[in-house]
Amino acid sequence: MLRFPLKGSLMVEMYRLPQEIKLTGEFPGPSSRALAHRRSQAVPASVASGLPVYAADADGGVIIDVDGNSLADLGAGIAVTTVGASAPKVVQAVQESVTHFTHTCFMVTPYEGYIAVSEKLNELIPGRFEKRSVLFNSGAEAVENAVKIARAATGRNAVVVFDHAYHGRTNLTMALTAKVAPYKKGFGPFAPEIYRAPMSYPYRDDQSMDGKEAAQRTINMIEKQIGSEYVAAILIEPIQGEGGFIVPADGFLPTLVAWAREKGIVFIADEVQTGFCRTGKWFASEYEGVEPDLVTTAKGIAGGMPLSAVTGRAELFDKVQPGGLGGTYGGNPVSCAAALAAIETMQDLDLNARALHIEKLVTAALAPLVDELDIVGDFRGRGAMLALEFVADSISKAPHPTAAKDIAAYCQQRGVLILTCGTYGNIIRLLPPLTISDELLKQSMNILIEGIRSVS
Ligand SMILES: Cc1ncc(COP(=O)(O)O)c(CNCCCC(=O)O)c1O
Repeated sequence: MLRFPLKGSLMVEMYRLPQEIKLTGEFPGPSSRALAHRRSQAVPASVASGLPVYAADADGGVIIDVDGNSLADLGAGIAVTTVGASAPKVVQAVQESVTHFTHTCFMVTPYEGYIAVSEKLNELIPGRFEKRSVLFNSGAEAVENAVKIARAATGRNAVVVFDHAYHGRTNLTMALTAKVAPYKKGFGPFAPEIYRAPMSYPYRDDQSMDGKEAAQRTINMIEKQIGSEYVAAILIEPIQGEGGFIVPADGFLPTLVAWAREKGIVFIADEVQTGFCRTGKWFASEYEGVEPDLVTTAKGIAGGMPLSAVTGRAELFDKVQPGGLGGTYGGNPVSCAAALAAIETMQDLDLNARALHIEKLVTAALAPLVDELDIVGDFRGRGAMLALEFVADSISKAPHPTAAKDIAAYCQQRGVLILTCGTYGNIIRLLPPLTISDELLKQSMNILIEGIRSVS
């Protein structure tokens, strides 16, 4: 059994599976190919998958496919399995909970787990004010409901979102999302009263513009093209995920929050991808002391079980009529048990410190490439949410999506699962489970660097 450094360097036995890259032969192997054939007869191509292989097991930083290949997982199911895909406490909590009841519907017969998760969220999410939480199933559902709450609380309709934003695939969240393909193409018309404002994108902004000036640019657009008195909410990811791991310049978020408070606009932080230790703090809003009025969470919240939430000012929720929020499965009891266990695991293992350790290790490996290779335009991110932006050259900064795609394919063929993203598709992003071992992460970085050099 491999060991995992705990805080205070206490070593514990952490892994159920060998934390290794091992390719057993063809990739994809025969069992994956057989599944791919069955899939082609049962599932439409509109549901796409990154990997050509099928999962059989997963633990810590590895995924084992149906042909026995052991892959290093640098995607965590898109920032979900922060504690690993079969964290011991999560598995135990799910097994114990599900034997009592799978579902009663909290709107019919409530149960303690929903309250306990809400209490934990109200405690952990930044904000020196009385809070409430409502639980749902997906990130998009949480975002939809955060907008409902803001509109009900303010009596206003307009919602301001940002260039490069991603908020989901439902009708409203598609309207909130920036990138048209693959998320929005052919699915209109979209919800009205959604306005897109300029984002602080330090790598691509005028280098002389700081965060406060970028925020003023956004405020000017709101005041000139919408009118602050019509705006119910400003909705933003503290670090933009699908849009390209864009960390706004310091001062951008606090300046927007202060202005929104003055204008009675609800400030919503979408922490679906940045939450739960992913960036080295419980929530990325904390980096600049931002206390959002509402926060949406999902992904890492429950160790892989489907759960999402809206958490925020009690006074905003109190303006929504009784019965105005809900849904059949929202806050499923088994998912609530998983969430409490996942959060306990994050605390036990001090995964915020782990995320910062990962940031240090990966930065040492990848940051030098920006100066060394002309196609590596930028290295950025926080904690274990890190990215490389690829460009044709450092002068034009023309996006180079082919490089990102080819590098991800190079890594995949050598047993390392890596995700791309970005408005221009030219981003390699790193989202490893925070329980990945140093050894496996270093081995993965070496393969990634080989892949980058192979296209340079
Ligand atoms: C910030 C932020 N808000 C909201 C969402 C939506 O969360 P759901 O649980 O996928 O609905 C996301 C989901 N991001 C991954 C989407 C992957 C894909 O669908 O191709 C996010 O990152």
